[in-house]
Amino acid sequence: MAKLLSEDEIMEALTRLPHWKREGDALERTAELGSFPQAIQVVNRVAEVAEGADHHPDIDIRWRTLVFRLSTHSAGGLTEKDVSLAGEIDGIVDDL
Ligand SMILES: C[C@H](O)[C@H](O)[C@H]1CNC2=NC(N)=NC(=O)C2=N1
Repeated sequence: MAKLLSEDEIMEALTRLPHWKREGDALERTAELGSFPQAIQVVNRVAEVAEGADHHPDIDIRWRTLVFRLSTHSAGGLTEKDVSLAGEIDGIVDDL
């Protein structure tokens, strides 16, 4: 099972992920895309990466605004898997 990150490790990771904030046991990012189809394209690309990593975000879709929440349910908090997927999501959002 993935190892929970320490408080220091979480703080350090957040300095490298300026779009993300901590919400309890999760990392959260809001992304506003240019249109609903673009938002769905982002969701589809994130779904592919998430399935490949076997690590799945919660995603809230409201028109062209997406809210991603990352947490490792099996570990009961944040792990390197969440930090890694956060970085991948940033890349996908930036790409569009
Ligand atoms: C069996 C499979 O590896 C697990 O159910 C995976 C699937 N995706 C997951 N995603 C997230 N975010 N947390 C998990 O603990 C998790 N577990």
